[in-house]
Amino acid sequence: MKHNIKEVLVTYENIQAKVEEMGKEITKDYQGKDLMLVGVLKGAFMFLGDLAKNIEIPLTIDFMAVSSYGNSTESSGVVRILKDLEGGIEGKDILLVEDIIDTGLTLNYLVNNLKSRGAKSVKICTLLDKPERRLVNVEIAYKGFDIPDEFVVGYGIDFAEGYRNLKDICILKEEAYSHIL
Ligand SMILES: O=P(O)(O)OC[C@H]1O[C@H](OP(=O)(O)OP(=O)(O)O)[C@H](O)[C@@H]1O
Ligand code: HPA
Ligand SMILES: [Mg+2]
Repeated sequence: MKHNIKEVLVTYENIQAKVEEMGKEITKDYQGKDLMLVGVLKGAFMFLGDLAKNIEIPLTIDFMAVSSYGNSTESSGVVRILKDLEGGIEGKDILLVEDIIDTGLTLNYLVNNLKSRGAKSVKICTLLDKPERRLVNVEIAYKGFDIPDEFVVGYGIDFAEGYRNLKDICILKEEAYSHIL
């Protein structure tokens, strides 16, 4: 697995330090609110786990699974809901937790979808942002790191379902995916 990695972009230690900072900010901003973290599966599972541990107010957690990438490195632009929330979200303060924003298509769809269900507020928390690739504008309330336009894997993020278990966020060698481009 490691031989397909070009370089480590963000180390596990740097991720943890940033996640702690983000947790503190969210703790401060959501005092007295009805906070619900909505993790976007599968990529956000690891980030959500670490983030939740750093938020020191009562909250609930649910997940949605959507897919726009399939097994490709390019977004198809069509967002499909594969798993929906378990219950209603009327009056709740939703924080959408994402691993990475690339074109913005996934989160643009999800924000509009959750607002239309009567949430009191819907904000975005993302660990990574690739601003060069944006196709639709999305407002990000909490951001970990801006990253260059490179295909990354690790810390929950996959290529063709692999590499999610890497502790660091790494850049994949082009040879690892060029055969399917
Ligand atoms: O801003 P966008 O261009 O829409 O890309 C970002 C989305 O793409 C990835 O998910 P993917 O569809 O690969 O599913 P996964 O989380 O299961 O890997 C990633 O986890 C984000 O959800
Ligand atoms: O860089 C990425 N890596 C993995 N999945 C992704 N989905 C959007 N961008 C990426
Ligand atoms: Mg993926």
